[in-house]
Amino acid sequence: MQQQVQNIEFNASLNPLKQVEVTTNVHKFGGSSLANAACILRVVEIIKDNAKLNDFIVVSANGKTTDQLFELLESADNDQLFATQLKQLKDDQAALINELLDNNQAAQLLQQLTADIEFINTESANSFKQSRNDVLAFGELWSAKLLAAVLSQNVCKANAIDARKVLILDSGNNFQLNEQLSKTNITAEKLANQLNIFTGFIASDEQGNTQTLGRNGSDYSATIAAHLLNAQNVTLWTDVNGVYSADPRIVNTARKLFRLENSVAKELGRLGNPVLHANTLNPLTTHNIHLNVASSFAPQDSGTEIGAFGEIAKSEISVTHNNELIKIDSTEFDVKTLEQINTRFQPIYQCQNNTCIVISQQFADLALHYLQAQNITFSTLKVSLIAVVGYQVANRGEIKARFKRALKHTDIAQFVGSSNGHSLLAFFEHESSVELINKVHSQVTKDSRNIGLVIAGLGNIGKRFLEMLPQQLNRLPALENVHLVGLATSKKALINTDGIEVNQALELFQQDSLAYDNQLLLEWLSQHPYDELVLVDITPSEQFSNLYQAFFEQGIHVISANKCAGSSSTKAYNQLLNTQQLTGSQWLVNTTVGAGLPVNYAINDLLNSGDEINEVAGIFSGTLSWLFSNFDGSLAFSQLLQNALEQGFTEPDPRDDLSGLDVQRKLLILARLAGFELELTDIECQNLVPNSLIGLSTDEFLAQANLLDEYFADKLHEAKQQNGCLRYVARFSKTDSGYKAKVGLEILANDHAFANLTPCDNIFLLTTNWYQDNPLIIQGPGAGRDVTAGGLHSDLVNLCRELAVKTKEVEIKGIN
Ligand SMILES: NC(=O)C1=CN([C@@H]2O[C@H](COP(=O)(O)OP(=O)(O)OC[C@H]3O[C@@H](n4cnc5c(N)ncnc54)[C@H](O)[C@@H]3O)[C@@H](O)[C@H]2O)C=CC1
Ligand SMILES: N[C@@H](CC=O)C(=O)O
Repeated sequence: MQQQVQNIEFNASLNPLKQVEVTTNVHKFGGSSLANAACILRVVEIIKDNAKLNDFIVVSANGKTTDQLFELLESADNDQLFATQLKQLKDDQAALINELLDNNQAAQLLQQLTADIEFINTESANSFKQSRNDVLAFGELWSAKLLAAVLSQNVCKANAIDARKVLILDSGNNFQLNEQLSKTNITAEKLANQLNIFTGFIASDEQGNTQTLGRNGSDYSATIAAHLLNAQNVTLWTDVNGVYSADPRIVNTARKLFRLENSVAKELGRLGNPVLHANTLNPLTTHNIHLNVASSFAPQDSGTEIGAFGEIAKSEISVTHNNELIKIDSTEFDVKTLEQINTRFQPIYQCQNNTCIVISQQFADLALHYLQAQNITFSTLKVSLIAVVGYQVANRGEIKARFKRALKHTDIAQFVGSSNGHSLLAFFEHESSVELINKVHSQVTKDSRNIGLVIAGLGNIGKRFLEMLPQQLNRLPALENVHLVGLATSKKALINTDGIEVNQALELFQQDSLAYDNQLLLEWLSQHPYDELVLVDITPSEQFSNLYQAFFEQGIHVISANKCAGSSSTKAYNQLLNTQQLTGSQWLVNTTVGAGLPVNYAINDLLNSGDEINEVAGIFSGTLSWLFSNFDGSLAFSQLLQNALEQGFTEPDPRDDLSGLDVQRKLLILARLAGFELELTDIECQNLVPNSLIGLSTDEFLAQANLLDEYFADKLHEAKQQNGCLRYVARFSKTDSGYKAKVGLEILANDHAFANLTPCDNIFLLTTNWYQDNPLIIQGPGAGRDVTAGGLHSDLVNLCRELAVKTKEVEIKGIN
């Protein structure tokens, strides 16, 4: 039975909350993606996973077939060489067919192959005078027929289309596409309810002669097809997983550019970028078609998306180089000649006074021939180029200055801004060295990476964190590349890949947030377009903390105020640590204990210094500290509890404080940080919430909180009788057999170190090998909006500083 190609969109929209209805997508597979049987089967899987029946598949020739065909054209005069090469070509194609197709299907294709090879053989007698392009066309024709047959055999019906029946070039008008005719043809040739496999690279003129679209012309075929079909997405499946900020084979700190503005991508292509070719983007400018560059060797990786984006994507800078250029100088260029040069040879640069042009060496022969035919006197010089490319970069003074600084000790033949403003060009009369390209890349991009920030939880602490964010972003260089891209509460989320204006974040959230579920959030996070993504969890939710495993698996960094993951079961906690270490995700938890107090940092520092923690004790709850410091009998306990809630010290449900759970969690987090392995239940805990108040909702509990008053009045009386005071104390100590851990209410002498705290203060007493007789004490406010939100900001700055020095070497898969 035939399988159906699934109806899944690739990268349909980066904002999962605003799904776009997609009609037709075009997928183009390059030669390296179709190089052998294994590659072709991988392509079949990609099609199954990413395409729908209505989509259009464009193919290049398999592997190096086009090179083989070019070699045959060259060796027509050398019989022996020609015969060997032709045999090799036939054998290679036949091997692919036999490997991939069952006997019946294979027989048909082999028969056609034999006829085609015979045609090439016959034409060689005339040195291919009339049939050069017909011969070159076989690469794509064989490739399309083979893929269609493999798909028909394994997935669904597929139809190979010879693009020469579709794309008609106007020979009287510089071989421009006859759009109307081509549109009619594509509609006629495209079969419904099957996959259409279209040959790249080839077209024909109105007389039916085969024409080619130039080397790498298949990308161009794909975007022309997308234009004719009104498609919404074109994916160029190739051997690299995107466009990089420099050639990753030369600059190993090059970053993948997740999103590229159309005009910038076009400029990169114009300057000779190895992934984007000069003409590829031309057909896309009139329609709003998104172009994706993705790797068929790592289809799960997100590639580069090319389209219209906001300021963050527009600020991307890249460096491209080209050592294969030729400069042609002449004082005899006239308007007509320059016009011809522009349409035929895609000059990279033309002097303002029209006395020189720079073109790619691939056009040199043709161009020089043309100029000679026009009787123009000229001189030529080999030159190289390093270009800094970015949206209106020629008008960005600081980038220009950095570029010039990087070139300080180099002889520059010419330094100009391109006429469209999207590149700064430095030409040299020598090859650009690897060192120089690296230097320019590092100085111009500052090796900085974009960091996306998502905040989950917009309550008491989350709102304060958000309020402080604009000033922090303005003030701190470490946060220069941080962009707020997501906000979420338990019910709604606002995700904007182009960035959420921080000064209006809450208003925008109220206006534009939509209902979401965790699945949607994870899907978006799996394809976010940032170099690093930081999620700040300011929720109290255990369910949300269960997503950390997935976050870490995706390399996302987490800053937690939420204590649930840090105090989860040993198994779950260790699994998180393992995954986090494996993927390089960072997990910062400073505010989970003591709010902004640096207790976690202190324990880490002690351990790093070779110390050992023997005992941790103290008052770990701001709420309980405040309540028991203020509870002198003049106000009922329940009244004080209400006040603590209003001041933002308590947990969203104050029973988490009164039950001891919050302190128990904090003690567990510290003990684990100190290197001990224990479970929450290993910590003895005194619950101060009576049974009658346990099963109620938070509101019901608060309404009946006066039921607490008698118990606490009695406790206070008991303490006073002993000349002491009430304090809720956490104690952990190492013993010979392991450890002892408990949290509970104690009556302490009035002069005890834990008795004389400012209400709401926490105190942490760390007894260690180095701090034995005189324990290390950290004391100060341990709860509240400002200190907690401030502590989260401190974690964010520390994390960004760490990410700034993280060097991420590019992993190149399948590049040839
Ligand atoms: N109050 C304090 O001084 C300190 C609080 N914390 C921790 O900060 C966290 C937040 O506390 P508050 O702001 O007081 O809480 P809150 O109740 O005022 O706000 C919680 C926010 O989290 C959101 N939320 C809840 N479940 C969610 C889910 N599953 N997915 C996404 N969002 C969800 C809610 O919609 C709300 O916006 C808690 O984990 C608390 O333990 C940590 C240190 C100190
Ligand atoms: N409710 C907690 C808040 C900080 O973790 C406390 O009172 O300490």
